Amino acid sequence: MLPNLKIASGDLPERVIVCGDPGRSEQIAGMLGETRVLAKNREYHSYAGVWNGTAVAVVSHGVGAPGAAVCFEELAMGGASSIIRVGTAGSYHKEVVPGSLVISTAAARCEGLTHQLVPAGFPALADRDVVDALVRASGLAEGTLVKTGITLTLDAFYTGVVPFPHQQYKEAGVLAAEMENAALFVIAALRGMRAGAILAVDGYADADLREVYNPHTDAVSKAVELEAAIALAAITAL
Ligand SMILES: O=P(O)(O)O[C@H]1O[C@H](CO)[C@@H](O)[C@H]1O
Ligand SMILES: O=c1cc[nH]c(=O)[nH]1
Repeated sequence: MLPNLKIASGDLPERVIVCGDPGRSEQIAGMLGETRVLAKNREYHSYAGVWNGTAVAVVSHGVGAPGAAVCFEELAMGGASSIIRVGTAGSYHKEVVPGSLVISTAAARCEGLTHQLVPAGFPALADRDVVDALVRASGLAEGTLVKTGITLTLDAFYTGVVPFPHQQYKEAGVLAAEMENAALFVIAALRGMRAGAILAVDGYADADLREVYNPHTDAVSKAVELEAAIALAAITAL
């Protein structure tokens, strides 16, 4: 049995959708056929089911790279070969409005976890086949803005007294910020898995999140439903 996920050996489909929120893993699992609970332990709520004839798992990883890394490592131990993260993110660009989708090609490693795994120069890259599959499946998103490019992974969500590096990365063309992609891409590279991520924009990363953060809007709910459908189409097309 996987010690933190508590999934029994041999029970994990090779294709896995991951997301931060256990409520979202239940929601996505509800889109599958033949859905069953694999396990629920800590923030890790895991389901299996079938999408268009292909077995898929949906697993929540919680907030932040360290806890998510435990999940990604144990998915590798359990035999996962492909992982797509279905997340939310804050946009860096006015025109990438809340409700838009971002497909991540790579993650800037502005977190601590991956620095304890690989040297600073090691890139955190999404798998090109996964990116291509997500871009193809994003044809489902008629009428919704879908951008493809680099995202940034941070540890902190709310600011302290040290400024976040948002401005530099924004000027360098990074699209959006979130908290787990770098861990996913590095661990996938180390463990021979293919990984990618699609993110629903829920606001602006460089705003004062204490004042304005609200992911509970219709625009975000619709974008999350859409990105889940895109991720399921992409992971079963690989
Ligand atoms: O919506 P999820 O997948 O949790 O992603 C984003 O939302 C959380 C912060 O609210 C962080 O986990 C961040 O990466
Ligand atoms: O990390 C995150 C996730 C969602 N929105 C943000 O602004 N930041």
